[in-house]
Amino acid sequence: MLSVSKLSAHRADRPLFANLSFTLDTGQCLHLRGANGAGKTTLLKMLAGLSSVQAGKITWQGKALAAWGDDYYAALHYLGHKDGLKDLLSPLANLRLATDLSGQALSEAAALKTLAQVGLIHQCDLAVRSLSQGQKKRAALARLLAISRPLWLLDEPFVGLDQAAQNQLGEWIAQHNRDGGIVILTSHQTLPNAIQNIIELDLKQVAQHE
Ligand SMILES: Nc1ncnc2c1ncn2[C@@H]1O[C@H](COP(=O)(O)OP(=O)(O)OP(=O)(O)O)[C@@H](O)[C@H]1O
Repeated sequence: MLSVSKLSAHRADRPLFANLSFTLDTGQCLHLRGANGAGKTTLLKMLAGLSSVQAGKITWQGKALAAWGDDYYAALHYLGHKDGLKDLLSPLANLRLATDLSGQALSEAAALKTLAQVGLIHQCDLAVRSLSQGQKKRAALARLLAISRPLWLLDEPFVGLDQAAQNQLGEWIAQHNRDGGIVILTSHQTLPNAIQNIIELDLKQVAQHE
């Protein structure tokens, strides 16, 4: 369970959101909405433990993030605007490196199977820098499938993906929810139909009401 209590954020002395509170249980998907600059990425980074909490509290499984320390990172996937891939390595090498570092090492055969799932079997040995934007996004998404972690924090995960890949990602998110995982994502678009149990949170409304 992820809980946010009275969370506030300012940037350059401008309030972004204030007194934000919500709790997410297993199997739920939170869709963060709001205009450009509303603070969606800021919030996602706080939830990922990548930005400090200015006011308020975030707890994971009943324990404050500060108390978790680095152990918290083993519970989550954070997919930000940068894809976190090494440009000179192939999707296959990137995936095997990520799985090795996570402690959930994959055989080459299993890694290739995952890359086939994300539609990159023919690009598995190319340097990431030579891939298209959508292919890079697919290479980054492969980590979600290969490394089992309960909390997915996804910043604009559908951007750059073609319609088929967006639908496929919707299925993966839905399956993750069915498996008891929690997903928090930002998106300016309507989410694929496959995703159930969606909670919408509009940061503009939070800012206006407080
Ligand atoms: N490191 C930073 N230093 C100063 N201001 C920042 C920093 N990062 C973000 N901001 C500001 O905080 C505000 C919120 O940014 P954020 O990226 O969280 O918005 P967002 O809701 O994700 O927007 P978008 O829909 O455009 O991705 C913006 O006005 C931005 O300029």
